Amino acid sequence: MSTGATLRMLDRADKEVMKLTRADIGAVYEFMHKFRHNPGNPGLKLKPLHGDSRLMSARVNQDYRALLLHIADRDYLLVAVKHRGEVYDDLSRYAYRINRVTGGIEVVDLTPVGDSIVGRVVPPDAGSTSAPQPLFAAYTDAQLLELGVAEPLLPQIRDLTTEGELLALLDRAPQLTTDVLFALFDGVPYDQVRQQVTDPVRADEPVDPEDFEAAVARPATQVTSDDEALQAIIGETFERWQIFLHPTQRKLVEKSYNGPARVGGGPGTGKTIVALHRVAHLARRLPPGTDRPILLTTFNRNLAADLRTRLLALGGQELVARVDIVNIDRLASRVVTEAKAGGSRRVVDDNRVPELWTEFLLETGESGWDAEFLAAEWTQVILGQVLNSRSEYFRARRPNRGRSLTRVERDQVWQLTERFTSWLEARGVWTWRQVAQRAARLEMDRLAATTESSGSFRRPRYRHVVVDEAQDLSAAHWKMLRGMVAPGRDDMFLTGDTHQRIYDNQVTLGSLGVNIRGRSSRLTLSYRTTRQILADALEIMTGEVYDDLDGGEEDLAGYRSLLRGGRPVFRGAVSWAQELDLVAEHLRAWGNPADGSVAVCVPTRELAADVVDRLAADGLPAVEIGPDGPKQPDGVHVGTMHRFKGLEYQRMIIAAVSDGLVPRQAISRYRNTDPKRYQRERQRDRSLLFVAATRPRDELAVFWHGTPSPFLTSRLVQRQLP
Ligand SMILES: Nc1ncnc2c1ncn2[C@@H]1O[C@H](COP(=O)(O)OP(=O)(O)OP(=O)(O)O)[C@@H](O)[C@H]1O
Repeated sequence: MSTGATLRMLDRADKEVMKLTRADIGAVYEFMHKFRHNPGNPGLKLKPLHGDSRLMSARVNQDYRALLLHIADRDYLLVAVKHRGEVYDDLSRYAYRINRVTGGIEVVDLTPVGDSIVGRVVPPDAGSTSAPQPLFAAYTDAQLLELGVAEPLLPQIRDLTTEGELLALLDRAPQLTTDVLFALFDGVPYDQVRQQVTDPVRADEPVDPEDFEAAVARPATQVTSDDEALQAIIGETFERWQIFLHPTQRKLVEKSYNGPARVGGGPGTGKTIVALHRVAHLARRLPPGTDRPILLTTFNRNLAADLRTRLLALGGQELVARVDIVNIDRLASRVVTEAKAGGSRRVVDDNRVPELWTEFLLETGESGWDAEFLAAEWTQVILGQVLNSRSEYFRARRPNRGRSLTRVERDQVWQLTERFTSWLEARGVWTWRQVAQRAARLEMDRLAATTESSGSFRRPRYRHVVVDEAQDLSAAHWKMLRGMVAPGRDDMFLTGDTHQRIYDNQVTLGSLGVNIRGRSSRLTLSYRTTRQILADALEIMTGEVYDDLDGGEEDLAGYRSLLRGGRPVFRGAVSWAQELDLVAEHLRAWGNPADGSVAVCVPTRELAADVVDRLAADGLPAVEIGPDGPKQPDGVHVGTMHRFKGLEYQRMIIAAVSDGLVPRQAISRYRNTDPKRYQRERQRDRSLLFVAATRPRDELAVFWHGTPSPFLTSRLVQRQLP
């Protein structure tokens, strides 16, 4: 008979372990190893804590004791590592329960030594005469419990009167209690808290409060069981996201979906983390092999490179070897090259399309049409909807195009675009959108061949497709992806946030064969930015309406953070030169850190070059952020707003947030000629600013010269220092 045991670690325990000295951390690892081998080893001194049969203590070393919860026969959960004195002092301080809402195990230390708020006398605020109001007096115990608050903490919650006390309590409260209390404290209405915070982590089945075996397996019990993860924790070679998912995240990762599923959510809520864990989850279910049945794709090259690095950190080479990680345009170009469908054409940037149309019209002497109009019609309608024939174009809807076209006009436009594409071909070039459209057609044909003739050697390319930054993919990209995986269970998993769409690709997924209806969820807790930064970033979005990738609307309701920091700084200058002084001054005040933790973001390349020059003049090493990310890890990173997608900094300055630059002056020409386009372009610029503002973790400064950008509300502008 085996003498071994299962020993998992509760997420809160690792935080305590990390506070120990290196030698003691090593002892914890040793202990876990020994315990798993044989919990009956007399040296471990495993014994029930007085008065409770499930809670047990065991000896880690001379000074420390492990607190364990006995789940079942040979199954244990490490819930804390404490100094030996603490463990036996007052046994009534430990409470454990299965949360009736989430079904997860919660262990609460009601009176941590040195950090106790129980019985602490809170001095009244100086000058205040009335007794402080309890923070949660408006809610009954039953209401709080219904939201999932940990029952043993209720008496302490009732005593809270200040934010400081709340923070001290939440530091060691279970995750859902923290999430709920913070949301209520922030003034989120009760019903919304239930919908946005509690419902996503509610157990799928009725909870048996005595069934600890079922409870330990639920996503709400944040544990790790695997040895490598433990070793990584002990060796400090890991980041928390690799091991402990938020219960909402874990639920989305592990769920089986009967078709394409989408996870949305504001910046920093862990969408990429969820996408990576989803890949690992799918890979674990694959039969062994050396092929790459999972595609992990995203919008651009540096994001794809980042996904590779993070997936490697998560699952090592073995996992990466089963996953094809590639950015979407490169994938399209691979498909086209493989089919030898591109010849030797060179790909040109889509930004150049209006200029190419102008040249084409000049060369061919066509004067009846405006180059700008044709460029937009070709890009947005013909390539945008992957229209392959004249008749398809005749039937196509042209939403957001401003002006309607007669049948005769459509015929003319179609003929012109055919001539234009031949003209491009003759010059040996085509655009990325054309490549995507060609790839989409090839893949759709391929899928049709797969399904029509059974026994055909053509199999779908992938078993699973996982897409990050889904908001930026075009219709052609989606059609290509749809063709790459057979429709069915867990076929496609998409993560993305339409508030962060920074390319002009608005789609309705349902019309492209990617049906996410009923399989769409949202993450709302930011792990990146402080509450202060998040509140100001949200203010930038005021008044704008965003889509949900499927024809409906989406908002950022419930988007929140548990991190705290200083309020962002807003300051104006009279000129760009003076604003550069402000930038230099601010960096100096931050101690001129040149370790890659600070970045300066501006709207244009010219302005970025000015910042680089200015920093160089001050002797600060400035590092430009190129298409593949920062060219070096250290220095002060400087780049345009587009470059900041997917990046993260400790502190950031966003400069030149001036009227005429944010949004770009160039779009004002559409205001009267094409109001819908104007609206779209303006929204895109607002999203760019939002993306930039949500990159820093701790501190944000926003500067402008002249008139501030209209996206900065008067409340933000008025916050500037005298
Ligand atoms: N469960 C977790 N535990 C610890 N850290 C986490 C967790 N989930 C996310 N994070 C951290 O939060 C930050 C943001 O995560 P991620 O990049 O996945 O967010 P995102 O929603 O994709 O953001 P964006 O939309 O801005 O690209 C990262 O630093 C990540 O490590």
